[in-house]
Amino acid sequence: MSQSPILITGGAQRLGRYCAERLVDDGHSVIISYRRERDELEALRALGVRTVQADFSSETGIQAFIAAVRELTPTLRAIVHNASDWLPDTGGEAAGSNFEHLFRVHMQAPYLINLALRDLLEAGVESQADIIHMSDFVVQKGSSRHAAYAASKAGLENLTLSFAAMFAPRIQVNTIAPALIMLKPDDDDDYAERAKAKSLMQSVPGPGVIWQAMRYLLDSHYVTGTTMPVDGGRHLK
Ligand SMILES: NC(=O)C1=CN([C@@H]2O[C@H](COP(=O)(O)OP(=O)(O)OC[C@H]3O[C@@H](n4cnc5c(N)ncnc54)[C@H](OP(=O)(O)O)[C@@H]3O)[C@@H](O)[C@H]2O)C=CC1
Ligand SMILES: Nc1nc2c(c(=O)[nH]1)N=C([C@H](O)[C@@H](O)CO)CN2
Repeated sequence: MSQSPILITGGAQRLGRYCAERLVDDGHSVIISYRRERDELEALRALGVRTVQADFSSETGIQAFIAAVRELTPTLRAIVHNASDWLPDTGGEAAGSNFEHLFRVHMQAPYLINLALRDLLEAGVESQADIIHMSDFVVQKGSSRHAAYAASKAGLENLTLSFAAMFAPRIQVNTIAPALIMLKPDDDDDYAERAKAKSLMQSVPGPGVIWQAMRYLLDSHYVTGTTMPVDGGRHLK
């Protein structure tokens, strides 16, 4: 009996890619979404990962992605809403479009995809299905430079509560809320040191800690409607 695939949005790089590769290692069939075509995608395709181009910055793009997934598979084991734009606040005329963009990527896309693909999750060959929302520790404290980003992630965390109640017991719905997991290539040493100092553990752990949390949620059968912090004790600093 072949397994139902696991869908990770924004799986072409960094945390999403790392978890997609670990899922393949564990024998899962994996589908990822990507926004920009690039050479690195070929390595994932060589592993058997199916790739779907998607831009969630418009409802049209979200609906096109939903249609493409439905063309690809009749069932799903899980959906991981990982796609995200870490955009800082912008002033002036762009403030509104920036907010709308983040709302679409972090809230409207997960909302519409969950509603539209619920039947694929319920038709899965496994006894349980999962939805995982990738949020951010910053939901707990807000952000003076990423206020729109933080608010959109807060909305995503609230969707976890609603969908957990709507989709139980067939589908578990949970949030993983990371703090600094990976730096960006252009982050300098000074930024890295200041960022590390913000948590009790004072480290930049890398994507393995997110994979551990994801594996736990996929293997659990009695965890839903929760937010799992993976933040190095950032909330106590
Ligand atoms: N990295 C970290 O330290 C932290 C990460 N997180 C959260 O964890 C998750 C993974 O983080 P990370 O790996 O750094 O994420 P990235 O910043 O690497 O983004 C992941 C993917 O999202 C895709 N994406 C961005 N905008 C859109 C869009 N409009 N439509 C479709 N796809 C889009 C990008 O696709 P493409 O590259 O093809 O354009 C990208 O590959 C995110 O949800 C993030 O908010 C939270 C706290 C800390
Ligand atoms: N989509 C993304 N979201 C976030 C990223 C990222 O690279 N992509 N990075 C962070 C930072 O690591 C932040 O946690 C440092 O304090 C937050 N969100």
